[in-house]
Amino acid sequence: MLIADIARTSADVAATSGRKAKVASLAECLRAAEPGEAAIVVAYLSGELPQRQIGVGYAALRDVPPPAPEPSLTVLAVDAAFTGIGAVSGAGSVARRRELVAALFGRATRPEQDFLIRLLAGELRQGALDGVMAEAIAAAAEVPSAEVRRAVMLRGSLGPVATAALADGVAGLRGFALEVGRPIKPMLAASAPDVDEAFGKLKAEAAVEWKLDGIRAQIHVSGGEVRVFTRTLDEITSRLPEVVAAVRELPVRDAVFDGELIALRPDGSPHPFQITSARTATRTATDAGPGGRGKGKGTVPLAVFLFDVLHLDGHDLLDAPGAERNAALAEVVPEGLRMPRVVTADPARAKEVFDEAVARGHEGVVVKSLDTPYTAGRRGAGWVKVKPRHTLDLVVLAVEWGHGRRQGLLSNLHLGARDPETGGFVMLGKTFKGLTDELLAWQTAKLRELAVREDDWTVHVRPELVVEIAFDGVQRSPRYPGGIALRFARVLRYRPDKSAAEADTIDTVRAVAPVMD
Ligand SMILES: Nc1ncnc2c1ncn2[C@@H]1O[C@H](COP(=O)(O)OP(=O)(O)OP(=O)(O)O)[C@@H](O)[C@H]1O
Repeated sequence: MLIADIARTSADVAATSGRKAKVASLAECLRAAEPGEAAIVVAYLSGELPQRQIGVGYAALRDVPPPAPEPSLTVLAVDAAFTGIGAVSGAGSVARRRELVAALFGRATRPEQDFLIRLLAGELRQGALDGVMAEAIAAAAEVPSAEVRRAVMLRGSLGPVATAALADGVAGLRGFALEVGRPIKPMLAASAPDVDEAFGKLKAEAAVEWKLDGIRAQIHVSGGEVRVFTRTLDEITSRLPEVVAAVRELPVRDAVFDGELIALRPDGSPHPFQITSARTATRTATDAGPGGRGKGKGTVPLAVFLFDVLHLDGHDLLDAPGAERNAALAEVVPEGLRMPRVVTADPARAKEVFDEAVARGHEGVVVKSLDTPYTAGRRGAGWVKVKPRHTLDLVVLAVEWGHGRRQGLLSNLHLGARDPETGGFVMLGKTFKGLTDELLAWQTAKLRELAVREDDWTVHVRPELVVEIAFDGVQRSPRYPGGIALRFARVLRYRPDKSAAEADTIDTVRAVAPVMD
C-alpha cells in the first residue's frame, strides 16, 4: 500500500462529517491493506505511532524539499524510515534526524508531504477517532464492533487488534485476555449535576463512594510482585515504594486492582492536588506539570484507596457485576485500604455521603451500579460522578503572548473541547485568568515545546495539553465555531495526567451548562 492511499483516506475522513461515512472510508482503506500493514495503517490514520517513535522537532519539518512528481512511497518504507530516524542517538543526532526526515520528504508528493507533516507534528494524534476506528476495524473484518472494543480495552491499542481481526476474525479477537502485568484502559464515569440525578441514571440501590482528588492507579500483582500504572497506562512503580509496600501485604498472589492514590494530612483531609501529582511526576520538569519538581514537594507519602478488582488469583472479574467485584475486593483488602462506600437505595442517605465527602475536603462522590460489569475505557453509565461544581477539562489550541507585566510570557489560552464526530477540537473561548506566576512560567515553557506555528501574537500548538477550567456558564456566540462560548472561564490547574483524547467533548459542555443568550 502507498502512503498516498492513507493520505487520501485521512483527508476524506477529515472532510466528511458523518460518522458512517468516516467508518466506511477507513474500512475501505483497511481492507486494502496487506496483513503486515494493517497495524501501521491504523496507527497512522489515528496519528499514533511516529510521535512516540521519533521525536522530530517542528523545526525539522519547516524546510521541506521539493516534492516528488509521482507517488511511490510505500507504507512499509515510511515505517522503516521512521524506525531508522527514531533509532538515531548520540552526538549530532538532531542534525542527522533532520537529514533523514528531509530525505524521506524528498521521496513524497505534495499531498503525501502534507500528510507526513501533520502526522509528525502530532496534528492527527487526537485519539478522538478511536471509537470510529474501532468500528472501521469491525466493518473491514466483518466482526461485531463490541468484540473489537473489548479487545482494544484489553490490549490498550488499536494496531494489534486490527491485525488480529483482519487475520483471524472473532477467534483472533478472543485471543486478547486480561493479562496480569499489562495495564488496560480504566473505566470512566459519566457526570450528573446532583446525587438525585445520578441515582435516576442507575437502579434503585447503588453504591455511593467518596470521590478523592488523587491519581488513578491500576495496580497489578503478579506472583507477589507489585506494579503500578497510571490512567494513561504508564508505569510509575519505582516512584511509589510505600504503595508497593502496602499492596504487597495483601493476601494475594495474582491480582489487578483499581484505585486512587492521594496525599493526605494527618487529619485525613487532602493536600492540594499538586502535592499528590508531584509524586508521580515524569521525565522532564515541564512533563511533570506545574510545581512538579523541586521544593521538596514530591516527598509526601501517598495513601491507597482501592475501589475495584479486575482479577483475583486466576479468576477474571471484568464481567462480574459491581457488587460481586466489591465483595471480592473486601475479602482481600482491609477497610483502611478501601474507598469509603455506602450501599443504599435512599437518595437522601446518598446526599449525606456526598455532604460528608465534601465537608472533609474531597471532590464529591461516584455513584456506582451494583450490577454492571467493568467497562474499561468508556464513559459507561455504570459509574456516575457528582461534584459540587462543574469544571471542564479542555485542550489548549493556541496561546497569545502577554503584554505589560506578562511581556515575554505565553498568557491568553485558546481553549477547545473535543468534537467526537470530526475527531477535531472546537474552540470555546480564551482565558488568561487564574494563572499564577508559577503557572505562567510553566505554561510558557511547555507551550513553546508544543508550538507548531506563530502568527502575530498567537502561537499555535499541538493540541495535547489539558487544562481544567472553571466557568460561569455558556452563551451563544456566532464568533466561535461551535456557536457557543464559555463565560468567565478561568484556569484551575493543568491536568498532565490526562491526554487530549480524554478531554471533555462539546456535548459534555452543552450537558453541564444550559446555553444562555
Ligand atoms: N471512588 C472512586 N471511584 C472511581 N473513580 C474515582 C473514585 N474516587 C476518585 N476517582 C477518580 O475519578 C475519576 C473518575 O472520573 P472520570 O472518569 O470522569 O475521570 P476524570 O475525567 O479524571 O474525572 P475528574 O476530572 O472529575 O477527576 C477516576 O479516574 C479516578 O481518578
